Amino acid sequence: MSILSVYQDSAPEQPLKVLTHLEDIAATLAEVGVHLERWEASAPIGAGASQEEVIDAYRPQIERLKRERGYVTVDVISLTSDHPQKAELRAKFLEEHRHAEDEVRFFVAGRGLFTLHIEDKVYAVLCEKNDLISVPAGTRHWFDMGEHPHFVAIRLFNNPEGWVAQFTGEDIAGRFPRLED
Ligand SMILES: CSCCC(=O)/C(O)=C/O
Ligand SMILES: [Fe+2]
Ligand code: NI
Repeated sequence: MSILSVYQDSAPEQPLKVLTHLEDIAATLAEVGVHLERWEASAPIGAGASQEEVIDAYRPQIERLKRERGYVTVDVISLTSDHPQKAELRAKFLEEHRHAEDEVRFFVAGRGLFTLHIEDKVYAVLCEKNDLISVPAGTRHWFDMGEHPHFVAIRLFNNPEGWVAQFTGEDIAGRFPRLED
């Protein structure tokens, strides 16, 4: 189940609200320019599917987003708890950062916690299988994959160079809840 918790940025101990219905989550995020929707695969995806097979299963939705928003590069990132660099990767994504382009992620499997820092609010979005999230360029945010990561996500980029981040140097992420697993 996807969950949105909204906080005042100075009060990580108590959310202002917690939403669990997709329509409510999507409407609240839309107010701050963040897009959330659910996709269904057009073909079954077997365990061990290749990047191409994963992308093919969502080809119509991917082509629509590329057409509508100008994304040029698509790849698949997959992380499980046997990854030898999981602690370093987790620590990197847990630092508050921005991208010069939209962050667009579709969860094919597993889950992850995106936390967005917009004006004086913090939006913690637990994304799960079938969730597409699109965070506008320049939004301060961090991501937690948990101590035992498990996710497969399609990433769409405007930038052919792929993942580039500017870290803010703020320690805010350490004060907010992490992904529980
Ligand atoms: C779910 S994709 C990995 C996280 C990522 O790319 C990012 O930029 C997090 O903020
Ligand atoms: Fe990011
Ligand atoms: Ni799974």
